[in-house]
Amino acid sequence: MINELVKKIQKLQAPVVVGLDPMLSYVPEQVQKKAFAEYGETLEGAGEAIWQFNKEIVDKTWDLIPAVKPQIAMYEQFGVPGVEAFRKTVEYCKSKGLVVIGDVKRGDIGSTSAAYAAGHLGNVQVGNSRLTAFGEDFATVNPYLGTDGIKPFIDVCKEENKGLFILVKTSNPSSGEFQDRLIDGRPLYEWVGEKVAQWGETHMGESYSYIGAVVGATYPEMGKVLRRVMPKSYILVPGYGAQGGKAADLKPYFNEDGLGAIVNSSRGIIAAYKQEKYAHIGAANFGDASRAAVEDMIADINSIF
Ligand SMILES: O=C(O)c1cc(=O)[nH]c(=O)n1[C@@H]1O[C@H](COP(=O)(O)O)[C@@H](O)[C@H]1O
Repeated sequence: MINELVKKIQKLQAPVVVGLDPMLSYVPEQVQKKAFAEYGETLEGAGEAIWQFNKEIVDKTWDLIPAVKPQIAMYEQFGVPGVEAFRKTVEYCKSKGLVVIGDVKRGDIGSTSAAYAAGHLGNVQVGNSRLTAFGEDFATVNPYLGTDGIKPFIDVCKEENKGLFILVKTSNPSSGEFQDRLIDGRPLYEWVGEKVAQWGETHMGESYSYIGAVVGATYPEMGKVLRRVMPKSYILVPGYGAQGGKAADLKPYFNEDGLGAIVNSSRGIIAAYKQEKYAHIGAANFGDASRAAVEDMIADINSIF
């Protein structure tokens, strides 16, 4: 999948990911009303509303972008109907040829990680049948439990040609509380980055590893160092847009070949119709506003090269 992702980024000249983080408050009233008319103001109604919202955004943007990143918490908050909306979103995006990064941030003891990996990236055996539960192409993973918590994910990735983005330096304000702690004179995120590079060597694609990293757009100085620490790992860069990350700061996340990073925007794209810049497009045409925001984001990121 990493080879396909790199090829799509090159073909579209678009190192971007659209984050599908559908809070109900972003779903325009007409979409909510229709879903509630059918299912009531219930968890089913919420699940239907976020699914229809996603579908419209994907229909309006899929030809511009290589990948999407549905964030599972935004679905899980609506219980089983929300998780069903997540599953349908993954399936629909794949049918459109999009690479799907399941932002699930999993990681546990080995046997439990193996189950997470089977559900999100692999298959499960039920009697004589081999079934796919969610079937994303990549998953985000938390490395806090160490190698035996990560290895089951890598094993499934090897079997299925899937990949990971492992949290190395996150974009949030408190990320330094633990991640920047010095250990033998070097920050923890560097130790983790080094480990990601080592894990990555065990599952290489053509030019990049299947094992990538997450490094927030809000810490460009650290991004620069981490780029060197993990030269063969793709970096998923969240924090652009709504969290304040700017394109001008993102060059160090890329390699000399102009590859190696993919920048995510969630709220900046899916709730574009609420921004002053795109307000003229209107809530009735929220998908068009998202498309305009994707076009602007691609131009903005490409302006750094
Ligand atoms: O793994 C992630 O995607 C992630 C890591 C990180 O360090 N920071 C971060 O914001 N994210 C996710 O990236 C998305 C950012 O959303 P926006 O700020 O709306 O663009 C959310 O889905 C976050 O969960």
